[in-house]
Amino acid sequence: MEPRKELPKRIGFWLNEKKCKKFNVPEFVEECRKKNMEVIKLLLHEPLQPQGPFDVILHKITPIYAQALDANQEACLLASAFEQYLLSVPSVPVVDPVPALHTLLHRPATYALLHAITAHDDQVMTPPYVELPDTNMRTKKQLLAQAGVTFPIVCKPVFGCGGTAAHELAVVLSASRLTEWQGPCVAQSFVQHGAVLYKLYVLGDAWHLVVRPSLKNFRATDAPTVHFNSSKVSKADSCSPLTQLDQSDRAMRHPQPDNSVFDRIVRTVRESLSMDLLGIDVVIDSSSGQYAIIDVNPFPSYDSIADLMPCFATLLFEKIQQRSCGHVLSASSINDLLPARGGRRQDSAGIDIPALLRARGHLPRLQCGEDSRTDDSHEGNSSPNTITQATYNTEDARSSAAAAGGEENSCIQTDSSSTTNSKICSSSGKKNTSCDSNSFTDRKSCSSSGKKESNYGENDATVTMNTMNAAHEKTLNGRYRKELSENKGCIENAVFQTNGINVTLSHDNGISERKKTCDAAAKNVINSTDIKQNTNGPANIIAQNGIIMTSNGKRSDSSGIFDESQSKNDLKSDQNAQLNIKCTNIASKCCYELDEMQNEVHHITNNTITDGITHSLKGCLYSDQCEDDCAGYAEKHSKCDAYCNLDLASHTEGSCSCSPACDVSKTNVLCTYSAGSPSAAGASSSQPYPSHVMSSVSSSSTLQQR
Ligand SMILES: Nc1ncnc2c1ncn2[C@@H]1O[C@H](COP(=O)(O)OP(=O)(O)OP(=O)(O)O)[C@@H](O)[C@H]1O
Ligand SMILES: O=P(O)(O)O[C@H]1[C@H](OP(=O)(O)O)[C@@H](OP(=O)(O)O)[C@@H](O)[C@@H](O)[C@@H]1OP(=O)(O)O
Repeated sequence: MEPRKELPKRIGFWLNEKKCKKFNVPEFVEECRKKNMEVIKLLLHEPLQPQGPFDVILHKITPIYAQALDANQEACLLASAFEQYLLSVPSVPVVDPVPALHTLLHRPATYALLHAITAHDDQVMTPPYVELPDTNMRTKKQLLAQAGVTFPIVCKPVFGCGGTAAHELAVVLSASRLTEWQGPCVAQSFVQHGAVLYKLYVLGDAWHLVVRPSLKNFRATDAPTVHFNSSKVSKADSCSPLTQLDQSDRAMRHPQPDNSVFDRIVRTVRESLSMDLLGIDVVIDSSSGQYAIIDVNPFPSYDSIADLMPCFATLLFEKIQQRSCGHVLSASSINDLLPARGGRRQDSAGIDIPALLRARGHLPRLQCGEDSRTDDSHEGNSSPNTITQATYNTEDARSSAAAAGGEENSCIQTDSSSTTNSKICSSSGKKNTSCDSNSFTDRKSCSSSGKKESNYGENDATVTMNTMNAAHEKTLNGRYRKELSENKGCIENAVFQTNGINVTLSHDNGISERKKTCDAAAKNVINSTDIKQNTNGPANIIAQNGIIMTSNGKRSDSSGIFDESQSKNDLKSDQNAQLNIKCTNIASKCCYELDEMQNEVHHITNNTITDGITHSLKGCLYSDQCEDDCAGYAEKHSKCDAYCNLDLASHTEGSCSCSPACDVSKTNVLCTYSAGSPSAAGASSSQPYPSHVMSSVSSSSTLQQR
């Protein structure tokens, strides 16, 4: 007797008509058939239960979600019915789970997640962003400043999947042009990236790299807002003028892409979302070399990927084999995003993004001693700590603290899924406190003015104040676990912000008595005794508004000026620090500028760039001195305008981005511009992206098997 042939496995499948056409369904069905799998198109308008059972479900439901968010009642019902059905078949793998799609639909949630998961990675980030509701210009400007978002900005609809409207974007080049964007949006700092977009197409454990054209380098000017549809600029065949680099930018060297970083990005994003089908859009900051994740899409086009259908069939086959895993069950529903009273959903009002990210399982609570960073440098270190509490306050600039009573040592739960949050985690103290944004105070009282001092006891843990800027959290999260593992029970960090500018202070060495002083009136003056004992530890302080401290207790004067010899010592003693303080010296004066992305202040001594890196500085430490230097500098080196780009009128908003690098070594990258030979090299205007990038990526599509 012939062995009975196993019944085909059943794939429940739903894509809208448009996606079906692009996806090449017949080929997909054929590849599945070869693996004894049958593809059954789900009829969303009919009860789903009788259409089953299924062994796996493959779908892209996001267009229905987009319609539901647009107040389409039928779509709301279809989406809910689909979700209910998935909940009723928890053992069936779903590609991809809907909680992750809820996050990717919603740009603020996506960026909050990206921010949280890249916080420990110095090479990878998501650009500073903030959601701007439909409100007055003053509030918008304040929100941008608080979040550290700098012009130019890219304005993106808050909900980012589905219809054409979700892909209507704009580059707003200056605050005065903000009126040219209508309605709510997510505003994200524009990253200059040489018009090269790296698309990472993730398909299960494999990913593909595709290089695409992207927006050219925009700089802050008063020029009109540039409106564009994202689907027109970054396709393989796009030939938009917006992606043609200006003549002066063509000679600029673009950092070479590193596959290991892409691999890390894929792994991190995929794991946090528990998804198999992803498009991750990455640009490389031309100045800092950082990899900026600017967008994540569910079930992307996979354009130009060879052998796509066999890969899909294999993925689904494997999902069925691993069926015991089932899909991610979570209470997450599209209804969490729909307005309670019906109508269209255009902004995040009333949505608790951190809570939703946690509920969806994207931000699991960190366990004590566990190191969630992508590097393993502290693996195995554990801390006998217990998690205390992180408190979010997205509404105002106040922080609250939660102190877990009792334990000697504690583990800090930092949960950085919001750009506008405040949190204090205090482990073993017995007091709670709440603090104002403008002062760093003791545990007993907080005030926005006046000087407060406090002795911090041995058991103090981490204090994070008013971390309203992505950069703050990056600073903290990048270190706190290391500190936990190295610290015998005493960790102190303070991160706080005044006037949209960061101050970060951390302690690492378990010293029992420390003083911290913050005088709000004097704008974040931090007493050197605060950190005098940190000479050997990875403790750093970055202060702005006139005062800079280094980890060995040296401080600048109130204009942000270090004595020359002192600053050199400071640099030396900071060599072991995870964040280095560097000082910029122009013509024996100092101008300190903060690259908010990197939390680095760069040091140029005697007109030589000491760290060998040139950066597009995103923020500026303001002191009159600094401003004078910048102004004088711009005058003398008018060819450097592109980089000096001074906007003295609005300097208090942190928009000055004078780059002293223009002046110095004529051989460095930035000096390409000041050398007056902008056309020396670069791609021809017909090339979608610079030739150096093409040569670094041997083909437009590279399969990486993890
Ligand atoms: N922060 C940024 N800095 C520089 N360029 C950006 C930034 N954000 C977006 N862009 C440019 O705008 C394009 C579209 O942005 P984004 O991917 O966020 O839009 P989208 O509508 O979500 O796109 P998709 O069609 O991939 O879903 C990018 O491909 C890139 O060229
Ligand atoms: O249709 P296209 O080829 O443009 O594919 C785009 C896809 O549309 P589709 O769902 O109809 O495939 C988009 O989905 P929604 O955000 O609109 O849901 C999004 O994933 C884009 O990033 C894709 O473009 P890619 O960047 O991968 O080229």
